[in-house]
Amino acid sequence: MAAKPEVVCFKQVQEMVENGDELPHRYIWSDMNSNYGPVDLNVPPATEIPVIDVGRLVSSSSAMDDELVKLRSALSSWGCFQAVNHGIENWFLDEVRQLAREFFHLPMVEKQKCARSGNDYEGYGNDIVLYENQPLDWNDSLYLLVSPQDRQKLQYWPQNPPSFRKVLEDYTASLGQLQEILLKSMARSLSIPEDSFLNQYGERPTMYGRFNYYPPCSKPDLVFGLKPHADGSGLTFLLQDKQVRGLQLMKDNHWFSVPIMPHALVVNVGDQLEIMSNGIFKSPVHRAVASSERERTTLAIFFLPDPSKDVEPVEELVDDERPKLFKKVKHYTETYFNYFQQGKRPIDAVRI
Ligand SMILES: O=C(O)CCC(=O)C(=O)O
Ligand SMILES: [Fe+2]
Repeated sequence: MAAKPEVVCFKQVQEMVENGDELPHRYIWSDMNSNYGPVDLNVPPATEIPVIDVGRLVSSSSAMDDELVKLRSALSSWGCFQAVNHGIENWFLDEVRQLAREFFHLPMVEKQKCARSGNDYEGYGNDIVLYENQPLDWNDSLYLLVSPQDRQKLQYWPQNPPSFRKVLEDYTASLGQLQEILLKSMARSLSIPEDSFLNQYGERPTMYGRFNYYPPCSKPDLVFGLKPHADGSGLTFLLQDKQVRGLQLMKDNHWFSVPIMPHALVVNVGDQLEIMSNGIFKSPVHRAVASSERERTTLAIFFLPDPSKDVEPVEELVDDERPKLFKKVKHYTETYFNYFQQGKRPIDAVRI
């Protein structure tokens, strides 16, 4: 099916809920749309998702070695962990959450000042419609490129709350430092030079933020808050809602719900790190479900290599026993969105 430009503009989900609209057909998920099974609100909790103590990763004791083993195992099984002792203060995480909530609670006309225009991916809105019959997700989002700073499109950045830009930039700067620690630790956990992954990010790596708002849904068993997908990033940091669960992750063909740890960050491997690690680290398929009663707000920060830079499996991770699994790629995410909206995995297109 060929991509076609967006022709229809859908109402924000939040607006439909406020108006008491019937659930539109376009949001109802049918099994035909997915290789990943139906909506299921009651999957078991992923109590085994590892919790990684970042402080131990930077200590120079035997605690570090233990934590590296745990990290490697987390990333090659779940592709995900909950990071604690990550250096970002609890009160600041709460401030970031508050910022997101405040934005989504502004009057619609105020939010529309940041509305996505045409086929631009950035800004406030809901799903870009690229395909006929593409089912829609039960969320509104605000998607922004945060760095490199000279590529920011400030016309999409909220003026309100007034602290928006500062808080988002401070938060992402802290995550940038955390990301560097983690990428080095991940390389060390595989006994390869610690810059092996970082080097592939190039001089001008990209970072995007996606604020997700999932309003309550009268029929949450018929919709996805966010359809099953894997991230096209290198690494993703998710700040979950403190009260309302919704994130589900697939492991060995079974779905699990990711527990809320209020001051932990959910870190997951994206496709580009799976490629760099020659498939040792897994980019997990995940999705979000809606709740019948409560709204849910999350913030995902995606770190990506410079799009014009080649990304490929690290040389030391390729040998006779483990041949190269992926082709060299660049501009990965430009192909990514199309696949996502068709429910396909872009990483399958770059497998050897
Ligand atoms: O909101 C969530 O729980 C998941 C968000 C997510 O997967 C994404 O924005 O890519
Ligand atoms: Fe995601």
